[in-house]
Amino acid sequence: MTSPLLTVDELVVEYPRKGLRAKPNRVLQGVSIAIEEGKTLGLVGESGSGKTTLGRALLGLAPVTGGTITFDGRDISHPSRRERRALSRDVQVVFQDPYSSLNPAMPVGEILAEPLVVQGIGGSEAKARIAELLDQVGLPTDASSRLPREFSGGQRQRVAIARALALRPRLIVCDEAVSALDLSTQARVLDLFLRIQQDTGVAYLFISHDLDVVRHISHDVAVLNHGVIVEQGPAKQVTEDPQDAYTKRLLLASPVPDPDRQAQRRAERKALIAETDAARLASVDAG
Ligand SMILES: Nc1ncnc2c1ncn2[C@@H]1O[C@H](COP(=O)(O)OP(=O)(O)OP(=O)(O)O)[C@@H](O)[C@H]1O
Repeated sequence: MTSPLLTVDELVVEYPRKGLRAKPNRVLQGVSIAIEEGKTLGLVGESGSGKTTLGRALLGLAPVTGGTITFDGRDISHPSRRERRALSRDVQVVFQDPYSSLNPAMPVGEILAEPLVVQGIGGSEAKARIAELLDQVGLPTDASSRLPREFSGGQRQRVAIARALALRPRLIVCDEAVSALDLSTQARVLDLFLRIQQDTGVAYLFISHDLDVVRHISHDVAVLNHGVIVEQGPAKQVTEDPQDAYTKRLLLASPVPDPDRQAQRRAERKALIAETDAARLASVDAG
């Protein structure tokens, strides 16, 4: 059996508190998860449970005080500057808010060129890669010369996804990546994430408070409560037959707790996607 792409073993993260004698704020307390190449682990939990902190730890951006993070056989728990640079190729992030995560003064082409330039890719190679990225996320080539504000929320999130894909990462941390979008846009962006995974074999840590969204996109689901994983397993099992009391509560608090209603909502999502695809094809035919 091959080892997972990412293994987090008994991870402890503590934020220091002000004052000499103050005990640090232990936000993750012995978290263990694994993500296989090309698979998605959904991470759910209430606000403040430590989801974003876990995502940041994978990027080398959280104060790790115990346990290990292994990526592709390398220990990245305490990355040096050089290791962090290498990591920034392999592990990328897409945030919730495409409005604030994209530089409003930069045309999309420059936003996409930035990670390429940092890794020494420029000129015609960068240009070709940018065109390929825009196509991959379903944006027109002329998007390059336009500013983020000229796009809708869903399109801006496509720009953020294209930027994350620029260096062909092997893992993307998606931190509430569809939460700011309305339901129909959410469905299309989720569909895009799934398609990209099929095409590129990228793995996702998909952080969301919405169990319905997580179930739709994840192979496995882990449930975080106050910095502790209380349950993890196949997405279907965790979301349909949870064993832990906290997961059961989360499911009840979820906006669509009823499995039949969830199936209906999934069907609604699918119909919306089909409708949009048909409309797109029709507009191409007409043009
Ligand atoms: N940079 C930081 N410095 C100090 N404490 C922090 C920092 N970032 C997060 N925390 C604390 O860590 C805890 C977990 O926060 P985190 O953002 O990881 O949770 P979350 O599950 O992602 O919540 P949300 O869904 O609201 O974003 C919170 O108590 C928060 O105050």
